[in-house]
Amino acid sequence: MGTKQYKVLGVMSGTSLDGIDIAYLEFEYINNWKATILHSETIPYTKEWYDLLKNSAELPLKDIYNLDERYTEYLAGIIQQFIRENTIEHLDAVCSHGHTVLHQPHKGLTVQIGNLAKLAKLIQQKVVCDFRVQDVELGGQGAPLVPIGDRLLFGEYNYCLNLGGFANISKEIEIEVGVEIEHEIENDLSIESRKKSKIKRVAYDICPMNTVLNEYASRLGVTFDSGGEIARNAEVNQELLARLNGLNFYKQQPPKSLGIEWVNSIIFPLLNESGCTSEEIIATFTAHVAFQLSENIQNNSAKKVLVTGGGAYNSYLIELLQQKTAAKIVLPQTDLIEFKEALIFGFLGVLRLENQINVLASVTGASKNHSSGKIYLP
Ligand SMILES: Nc1ncnc2c1ncn2[C@@H]1O[C@H](COP(=O)(O)OP(=O)(O)OP(=O)(O)O)[C@@H](O)[C@H]1O
Ligand SMILES: CC(=O)N[C@H]1[C@@H]2OC[C@@H](O2)[C@@H](O)[C@@H]1O[C@H](C)C(=O)O
Repeated sequence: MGTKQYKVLGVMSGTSLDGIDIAYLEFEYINNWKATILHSETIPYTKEWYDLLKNSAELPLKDIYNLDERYTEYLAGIIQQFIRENTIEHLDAVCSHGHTVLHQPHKGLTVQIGNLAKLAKLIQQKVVCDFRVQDVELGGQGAPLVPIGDRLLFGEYNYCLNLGGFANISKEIEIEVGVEIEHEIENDLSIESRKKSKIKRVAYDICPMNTVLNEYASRLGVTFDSGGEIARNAEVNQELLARLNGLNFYKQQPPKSLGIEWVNSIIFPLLNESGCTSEEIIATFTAHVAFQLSENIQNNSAKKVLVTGGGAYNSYLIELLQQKTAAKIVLPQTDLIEFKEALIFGFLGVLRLENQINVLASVTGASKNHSSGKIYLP
């Protein structure tokens, strides 16, 4: 591949419904891909859109189609405003994730709204979108899609941690593969089985994080434990900590993922029945997260860990983690902490335009690696 340069918008709406993340991005390929965030902004959802999206999974299919039309128009307006306000003139494409309304890969279903062909017409730009559907058609989970970006853009890091509602990790591991080698020695054809290793990227949820911390913070009248100061100033309950760390999920091998259902049925009852104060629960759960993160990172000073997501601002958690591992914990600039996912969806779009692989079967479970996403012209 020769030198390439793209300027695109990466547009992402995550599960927390805090808003639409938009980033104006430059991607350059010389010998490797390199990404730069030129402008970025989160446009918060209005109360009306927050409520509509929060309840959208319950809607009958026909109402979801209706919502899709409206959301596509709404997204078009937001994108146009971002282009105008940042006086963006050069744009190769708008690469948009849309918002996940239904995700039932076991039934062959994943629905992201905001990805209709009319988005391209409304904003008069080339659009690349609908990145998850093809993966589900190929038998994959349609998620996570971010790891290809971790590999190609952040390959200098041995581990990428995203600390959002849940803490997840993406890393490369060496796996042993047996190979059969045929060789002929003096007409004696023998087959030898030798051990050979292969590098494979894996990505999985480590443990719940802000879904839990925010709940107990809210009982203390704040939205989150800013900087981890509540945890820093409260006692860890060792018995509760041991029970959390002893949960079965932590013994399972990846691929594995967590949902809010597990938090509601396992974590909250355990915490609520512990007899601890909210402050103690926050301190104990923060210690639990730090321990689980460290368990998934090699204790080796040559390793580098990139930490993004809002939990990267929990300085106390980061301190605890750094005490538990010799690996170098790296907090990037705030635009990367907050817009890494939007950046990577921009990158998925660029790879799609190049017809390059942008989904890894090793993480989604699809039958093969593939280049996913629909391209719509204005
Ligand atoms: N200064 C801070 N100190 C501690 N925690 C913070 C701080 N700022 C943000 N957070 C935490 O980060 C959360 C937001 O993070 P982020 O936007 O990555 O989450 P998310 O979008 O819900 O995650 P995802 O959809 O990736 O699971 C907040 O709800 C809060 O718990
Ligand atoms: C179906 C869907 O929208 N999944 C999201 C969601 O939000 C976090 C987690 O669940 C992750 O699997 C995924 O997004 C990230 C960005 C991904 O695909 O890598």
